[in-house]
Amino acid sequence: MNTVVQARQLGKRYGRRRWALRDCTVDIPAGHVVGLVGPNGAGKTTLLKLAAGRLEPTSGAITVLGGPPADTPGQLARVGFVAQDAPVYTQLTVAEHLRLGARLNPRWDAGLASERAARFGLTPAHRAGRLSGGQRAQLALTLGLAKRPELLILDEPVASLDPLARREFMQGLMEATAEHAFSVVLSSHLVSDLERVCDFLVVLVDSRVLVAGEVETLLATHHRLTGPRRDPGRLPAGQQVICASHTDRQSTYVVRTDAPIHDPAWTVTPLGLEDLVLAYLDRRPAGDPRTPLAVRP
Ligand SMILES: Nc1ncnc2c1ncn2[C@@H]1O[C@H](COP(=O)(O)OP(=O)(O)OP(=O)(O)O)[C@@H](O)[C@H]1O
Repeated sequence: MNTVVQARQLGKRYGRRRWALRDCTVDIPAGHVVGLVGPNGAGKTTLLKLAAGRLEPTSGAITVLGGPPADTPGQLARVGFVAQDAPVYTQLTVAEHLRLGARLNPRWDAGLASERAARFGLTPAHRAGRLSGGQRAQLALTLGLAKRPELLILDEPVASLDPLARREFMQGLMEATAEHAFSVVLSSHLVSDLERVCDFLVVLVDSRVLVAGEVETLLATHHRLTGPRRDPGRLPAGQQVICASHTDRQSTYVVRTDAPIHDPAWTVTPLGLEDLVLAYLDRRPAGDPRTPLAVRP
């Protein structure tokens, strides 16, 4: 697999004992828009900052586009990073941001920058501090895109935006990926937004990747089974239990399987991406010895 980010037992510790990320191993493939999701404190921001070269690992290793993150000007130019909360300089105008971008980035696409600025109503003379949250996010994305990176890393870019601004942001990102071939890694808690743009999903919980795969494949292989109460030990071996809940009479399982489910006792329903993510975040497999802690490719 051609990867854009490869981490092996990657760890970041603050102080003497506070691990923000520990033993994280993940392969993020090239040519995708990758959604990185997980609960608060899972280590998403830490992983993205390590990938962007904003943090140094305490242990383990990480390579980005085949090399150490941010170790040369050439490598820096290949990776764009938009940190949380649309980081812009509040005292600088939109035009000054674009000039700064042009000066700092060897592959700067001035046409793309000014076209996007005009499209999103980013008046050149306006100071960034006076833009709306949505416009600030668009400015930060514009700076990231106009750099023309091979990999663009976005850490919760839409967290503070209203639904309309979020949709515009995601649409802008989709258009850009359709127009220029580059990889994107995007963290967000808003899975419904990710569903629109991402074709690859990574679920990170407590520094561990619980599931990683192409969205289409994940959706085709995860199912919700509802039927008369059944012990997990009586499920076929090929059905990996992701989460389970039971009442006195009924069992509901989310399972992962490559095989079709023919058991007439079950009502089988497909999962949306949000349900799939929730199943991994809410894993209560009720004593199933086949609890899926191992990541399947
Ligand atoms: N500078 C820091 N000093 C100490 N601990 C930190 C620091 N940055 C992060 N942490 C801790 O590391 C853990 C992982 O944080 P991180 O921000 O990477 O998680 P996250 O998955 O991005 O969370 P969220 O979804 O809330 O943004 C958390 O427990 C956090 O408190």
